[in-house]
Amino acid sequence: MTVSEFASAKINLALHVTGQRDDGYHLLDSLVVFADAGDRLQFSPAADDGLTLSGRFGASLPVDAAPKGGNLVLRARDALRAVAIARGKAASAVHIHLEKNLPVASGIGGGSADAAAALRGLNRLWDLGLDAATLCAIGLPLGADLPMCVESRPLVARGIGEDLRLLSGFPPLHLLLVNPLVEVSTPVIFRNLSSKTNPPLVLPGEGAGLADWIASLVAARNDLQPPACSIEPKITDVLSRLAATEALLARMSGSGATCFGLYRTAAECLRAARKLEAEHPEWYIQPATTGSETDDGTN
Ligand SMILES: C[C@](O)(CO)[C@H](O)COP(=O)(O)OP(=O)(O)OC[C@H]1O[C@@H](n2ccc(N)nc2=O)[C@H](O)[C@@H]1O
Ligand SMILES: Nc1ncnc2c1ncn2[C@@H]1O[C@H](COP(=O)(O)OP(=O)(O)OP(=O)(O)O)[C@@H](O)[C@H]1O
Repeated sequence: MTVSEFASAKINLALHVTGQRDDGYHLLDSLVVFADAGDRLQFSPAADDGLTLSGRFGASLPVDAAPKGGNLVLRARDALRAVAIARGKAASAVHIHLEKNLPVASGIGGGSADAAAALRGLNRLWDLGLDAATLCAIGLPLGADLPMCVESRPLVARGIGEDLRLLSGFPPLHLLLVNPLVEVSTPVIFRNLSSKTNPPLVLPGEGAGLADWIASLVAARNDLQPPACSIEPKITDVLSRLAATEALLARMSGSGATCFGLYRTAAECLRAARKLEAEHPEWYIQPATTGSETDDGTN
């Protein structure tokens, strides 16, 4: 039996940094959605463990499970296997194939999404029956974005990213993802914040429609955007090119460098993609639609 999982790109539509813990991690208030653009993983029983890579960004990734710098997919496999064995379950050898379509270290959680997909996929392959909350707890030590990527549907993330509130009825969105193919270091961006105690998000209440969500998004921010733009001027260039399209909003996701434009229609989003592709054919330029709360993050 081969199990497949889709690792959706994570997009922080807004990200406010509201404080800092004693261990240095920052407290966030972030509205997060997941796109139909992402990586694909396959898990097949095998004589020995293994990982193979393909896709536009596959060649740049490690294939070992070292605690620092190793592939997050293998670190997730090992973390889940330890839990399985502790519960008396077999967690037999598995070959994993990762089709890496998302740019690396790019603010759209590629590594976290892959690791979360590994937790979901191996939970199925090994027939462990663990619920999402348990998978989130296993994933958190691998990265603050892991729990939200396990859920992979519209949500608000607080704490350091582990305190999740799922949003029912969140409207699907047309987004254009644009990355100028520069890697940005998440800790460096956090270190360069000018303020660590910013006001929280103001979100519309129950039953809000698309117009209400867009109004509150326009009024919100990504607090990591100013330090990221100072460190990597190409992000400012991407944002001004997106703002020159029909976008209702142009903003950076996570710690960058991927930015997104938000459009009324798929046609407007595609027009913007064609325009930016003509200007910068070498960039990562990906039209995407975000799912609703009923999607299960797999396909
Ligand atoms: C920027 C976001 O992508 C927003 O969703 C996340 O907060 C980052 O999540 P991530 O990449 O999974 O982050 P981790 O791998 O856990 O942390 C990398 C580094 O980022 C900083 N970090 C991360 C998350 C957080 N809430 N506060 C932090 O200060 C810490 O210096 C940490 O050592
Ligand atoms: N499967 C993987 N995919 C992507 N990056 C990986 C993977 N495994 C390990 N890494 C490493 O993890 C680091 C962060 O990658 P990732 O793509 O998750 O960052 P990001 O997009 O900035 O995420 P975030 O939005 O969580 O900040 C990179 O330095 C990369 O080498």
